[in-house]
Amino acid sequence: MGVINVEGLDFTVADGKKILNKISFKIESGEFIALVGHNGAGKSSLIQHLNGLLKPERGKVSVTGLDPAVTRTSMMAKHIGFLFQNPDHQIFNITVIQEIMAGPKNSGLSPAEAEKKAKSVARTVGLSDKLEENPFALSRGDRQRLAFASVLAMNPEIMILDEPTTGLDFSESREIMEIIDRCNRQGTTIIMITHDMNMVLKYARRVLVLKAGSILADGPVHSVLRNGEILEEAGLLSPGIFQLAHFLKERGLDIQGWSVEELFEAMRKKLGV
Ligand SMILES: Nc1ncnc2c1ncn2[C@@H]1O[C@H](COP(=O)(O)OP(=O)(O)OP(=O)(O)O)[C@@H](O)[C@H]1O
Repeated sequence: MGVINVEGLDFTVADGKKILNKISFKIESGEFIALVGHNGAGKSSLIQHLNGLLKPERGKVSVTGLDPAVTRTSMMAKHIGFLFQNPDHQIFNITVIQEIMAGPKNSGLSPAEAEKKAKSVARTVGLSDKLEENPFALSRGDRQRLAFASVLAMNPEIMILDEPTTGLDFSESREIMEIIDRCNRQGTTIIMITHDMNMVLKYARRVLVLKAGSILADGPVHSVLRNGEILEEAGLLSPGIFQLAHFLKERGLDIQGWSVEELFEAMRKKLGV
């Protein structure tokens, strides 16, 4: 039994449109999964079934052995942390510190313990100097960090991140991704929705590709992203390294399995620089 099990999940909206169609997969504890697909493929609808925001019309969902459709939100929040696409949908308090403390306090920590936890998480995400600020006076990037800090403060076993680097610049994105990566190395299961195939390649180990509400591919990142046909069918761009590999292979140089550093070294030698 995985930490997340989804079996035969269907979801149809009021006008009869089928949004999810017989979705089944199992996720083991500690995996780092990228959930990818074209706009409207059903990614958000799928993850909303994992925290009980949506209830299965048909099929079964279990998360850490719990059925999200009938489990209290506060109980689910002890196991699973959500970062929504728009941080403003999950910010409710009037100062940064209160916002980060809210989850730990609700889960039973004393105010002093919750404050200590919040300060430590604020340091991790780089918000230590903004603890007394009003969240809505922060930049978009800082609001994203704040929403992420509130997730981190709960130490969830599973984190579901809907485009976690939206609105962040390159270095802010990298900082957040490094924190997510560290959490995963410490055992947190990660499911990350993203449109950025380079990010998938760099951080995830397994990728689920959704197309029009069905799973088009589910497998190790390298084998799925190397498959140009699947990516094309899903309306996704393969990361540059695979496009380059394809280009070079057609010209007689097979770089399959090489790291960027190995490729760089080979090019350096070839060019004599
Ligand atoms: N409650 C609803 N009523 C009607 N249509 C809906 C509802 N919820 C989702 N949809 C439609 O279902 C489809 C899938 O939406 P969903 O947000 O799950 O896709 P997505 O893959 O997350 O897209 P994006 O990458 O744009 O966030 C879309 O066409 C959306 O308009």
